[in-house]
Amino acid sequence: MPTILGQNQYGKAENRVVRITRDGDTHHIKDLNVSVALSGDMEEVHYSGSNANVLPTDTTKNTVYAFAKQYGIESAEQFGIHLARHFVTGQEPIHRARIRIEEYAWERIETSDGNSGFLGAEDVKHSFVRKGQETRVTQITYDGEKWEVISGLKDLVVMNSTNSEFWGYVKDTYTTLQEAYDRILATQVSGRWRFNWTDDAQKMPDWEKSYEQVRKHMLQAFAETYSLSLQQTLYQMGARIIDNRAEIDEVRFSLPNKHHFLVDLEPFGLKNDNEVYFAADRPYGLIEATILREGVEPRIPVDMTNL
Ligand SMILES: O=c1[nH]c(=O)c2[nH]c(=O)[nH]c2[nH]1
Repeated sequence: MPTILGQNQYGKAENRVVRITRDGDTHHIKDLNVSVALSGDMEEVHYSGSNANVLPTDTTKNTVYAFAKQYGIESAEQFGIHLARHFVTGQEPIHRARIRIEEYAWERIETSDGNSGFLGAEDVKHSFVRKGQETRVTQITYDGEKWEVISGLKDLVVMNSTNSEFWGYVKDTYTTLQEAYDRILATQVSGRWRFNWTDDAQKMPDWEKSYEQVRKHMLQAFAETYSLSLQQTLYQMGARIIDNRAEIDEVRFSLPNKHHFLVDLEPFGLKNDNEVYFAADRPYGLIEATILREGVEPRIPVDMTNL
């Protein structure tokens, strides 16, 4: 039975590009997931395997990163239009380009001096929280006498576009990691905190206010810590909560290190001056620890923060 080729398209999907624009020490982030699908005179590659009309998907990926450097990302629409035009006008066999973009929005973290980044506080110009992400969680246990309340959140994504270093670590035969003196620090916070309210005779905490304040202190510690490791930042986040919230005795965090790798743009004659990053989703470093008020026994289960 004769067969013919129907609709077809190809390209690189889900190019995770993060573009930092530095306006002095105020940083701006564009975080996109860009999928390229091209179609045109592609019969031969399917029928005979001739690649003569095929612009590699790898090239479409490189173009996304190179364009992010060369032209910046004003908006997802502008960026997509620019890419689509480039593929269709630049390659004769390509007649159609479909660029799909998801954009992840980031908001500036308000710091403890009450300023948001837009108001010019020194330390918040590079600290961001991803919009509308987190899930608030709680677990209540009661045995007829004692209460245990462990609350928390998951999927709160934060980023510092500077003030993070990682160096001075152990190096063995298999170590290839380059020391970093100015890197992006990003994580998706999963945290749990245990209240010291245990019986009905005690005054109950204001649960709503507590959540809001814990979240605030945690974010401020993230933004305000000059980080030498995610471990150090994690500890500061927990300590800030315990120091500021008398109703909480124990905090546990599970923090994936969401790696952002600088894209090598040298092959295209472009210098990447800490501007264009590949946001890797896996593997990731996973940093976990409990922070306790002194004298208190740990009770938050080790694996709870991974739920
Ligand atoms: O903050 C970090 N802590 C680590 O333990 C670690 N390990 C690694 O490869 N990168 C990082 N970053």
